[in-house]
Formats: sequence, C-alpha cells, structure tokens
Amino acid sequence: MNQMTFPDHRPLTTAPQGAGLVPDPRQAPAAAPVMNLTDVSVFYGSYEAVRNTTMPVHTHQITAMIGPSGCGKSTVLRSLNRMNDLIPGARVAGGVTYHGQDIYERDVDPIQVRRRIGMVFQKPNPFPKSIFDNVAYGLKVNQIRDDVAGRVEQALRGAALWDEVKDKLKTSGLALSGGQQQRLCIARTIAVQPDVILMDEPCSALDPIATSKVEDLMHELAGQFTIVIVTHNMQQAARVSHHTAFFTAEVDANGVRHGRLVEFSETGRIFTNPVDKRTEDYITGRFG
Ligand SMILES: Nc1ncnc2c1ncn2[C@@H]1O[C@H](COP(=O)(O)OP(=O)(O)OP(=O)(O)O)[C@@H](O)[C@H]1O
Repeated sequence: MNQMTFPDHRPLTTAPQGAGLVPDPRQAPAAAPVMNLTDVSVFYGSYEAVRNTTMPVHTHQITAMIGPSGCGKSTVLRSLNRMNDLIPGARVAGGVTYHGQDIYERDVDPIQVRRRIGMVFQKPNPFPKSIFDNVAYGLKVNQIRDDVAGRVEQALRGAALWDEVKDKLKTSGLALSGGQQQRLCIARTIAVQPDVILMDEPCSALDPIATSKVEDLMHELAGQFTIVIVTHNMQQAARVSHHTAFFTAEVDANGVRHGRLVEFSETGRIFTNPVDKRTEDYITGRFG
C-alpha cells in the first residue's frame, strides 16, 4: 500500500507544541504498548457498566474485543478516545494512557485525542457529500490545508478504494455500495493520519465479500496504525487480531449486570488454550 508520512505524536494538550515531545514509537521497544487501560470503570449515571478493566493496546497490532451482548465492549472502546464524553452522564474512572499520557487529564484536548485515536463506526456513515469531500472533511476540520488533493488520494489508496472511485470523486459518497462506503469512512479516518483506529463492529452491516475486503484492509493498515476492533464475530477476531480481550457480564448481589474483562491474551492462545473457563465456554459456543 501507499506509504503515508508517519502520524503526529506531539502531546495532546492545547499547550504550545515543542516541549516534552512524546517519543517516536518507531524507536521505542517493540513491546511498548501505545495505550494502556488501568483499572478502567465506566459509568452511565450511577450505573457501573464496566468494572476494573486493565489491558494494553499493542503498537501496530490488531486487538479484538469480544464477548456477549451488553458486556461493555463498545463502552470500553469509546473510553479509548473519549467518545464517552459525548454521552450525557457517562464517566470514566481509572487510567487510560496514550504514549504514557493520561488522556483524561484536565489539560488534554479531547479533539486532539480523537484526531490521534480515530474511530470507524458499525454502520457506514458517509456524509451526503462527494467522495472527495467526505475524505477531505477531516482535513478541513483539523485545518490541514496543504495538498488536500494529494492527501485525499493517499487516504483513498490507503483504504484500498482509489482504483474504484478515482474517476468519480465528485459523485456522492452515498452512491457507493455498503462495503465501499465503509472503506470511504476508513479513508476519512486515516486522512488525518491518526495513530490508533478504533473500529466498532465495522463489518456487521456488510456482506461476506465486503467483509473480507475490510479484513484484508485491516491487515494492511496494521503495518502503519494500531487497530482496536469490537466484533461479535469470533471467526473475525481469530482471523484478524493479534491479541484478544474477552469480556463478559457479571451479575452482582443486587442482580445488576456489570461488564468485566475476563481474559486478555494473544489471539491464538485465547482460541486454543484459554486460561479461564468462561472464555472457553464462550469460544466453544457453550455460552452467549
Ligand atoms: N448511552 C448509554 N446510556 C446508558 N447505558 C448505556 C449506554 N450505552 C451502553 N449502556 C449500557 O452499558 C452496558 C454495556 O453496553 P455496551 O454497548 O458497551 O455493550 P456491548 O458489549 O458493546 O454490547 P453489544 O455487543 O450488544 O453492542 C449495557 O448494559 C448497556 O445497556
């Protein structure tokens, strides 16, 4: 795939750039996770939807989050780029670090967080704009004005869509097929050169051929970005991810369900030799 310039790793604060540069992860030890969750609990009002999640997000790898419906996968995913901030009453406790910096610290700008840690949603959601303008949108929002056409092309190539759309860039993004729309949304996300891409069930609205294209694309993108994917599809997790986090919902003494991370490990291990009985029951189809 076409190589893009390496993503921006400056600090996330609104403070002037320059001092305290975050280290370039290419020079960091291979094992250094780009993000870490430490004892993360997420509340909606007084309801604790997810309890005490501790796990790393490894650099330039694909991490899958799996588990039964309602166990908090999307909630945890959204905590990784402060998307929960946009939900009234939602609150995140514990630590979420990006290159060692807590993204919930007071002086951290959530807009910068979401620029570095982008998101692709379940349902392809192109804007009612041209293909070109869909990809250019994030550049505009982030006030990136140089070489917009080149960046749009680069992003569309990166999303494996360029050859299919290069002759119709002025056509509406809504005129594309579902799979193409999802790759357009991926192009829109990578145009601003994030570091981490969060994907919430990105293939659940796609047919098997379009799903396979997006999965191939994820493999390509993992060379350059770190990816975290929520999926209901265990085969997909097994096919695409390097690490897997298995969540479940536990019921407390009052009958309230709370999401819980049961096991985090290399994907091969989760699917062949899980440590926890609950993981084994889930992946063998005995539960959920
Ligand atoms: N905006 C919200 N307001 C209140 N409660 C919410 C909100 N979003 C999620 N929840 C609750 O938090 C819990 C976890 O939900 P979440 O969507 O994160 O689970 P999930 O594992 O992603 O589920 P699914 O696989 O069905 O998408 C559920 O009990 C859900 O009802």
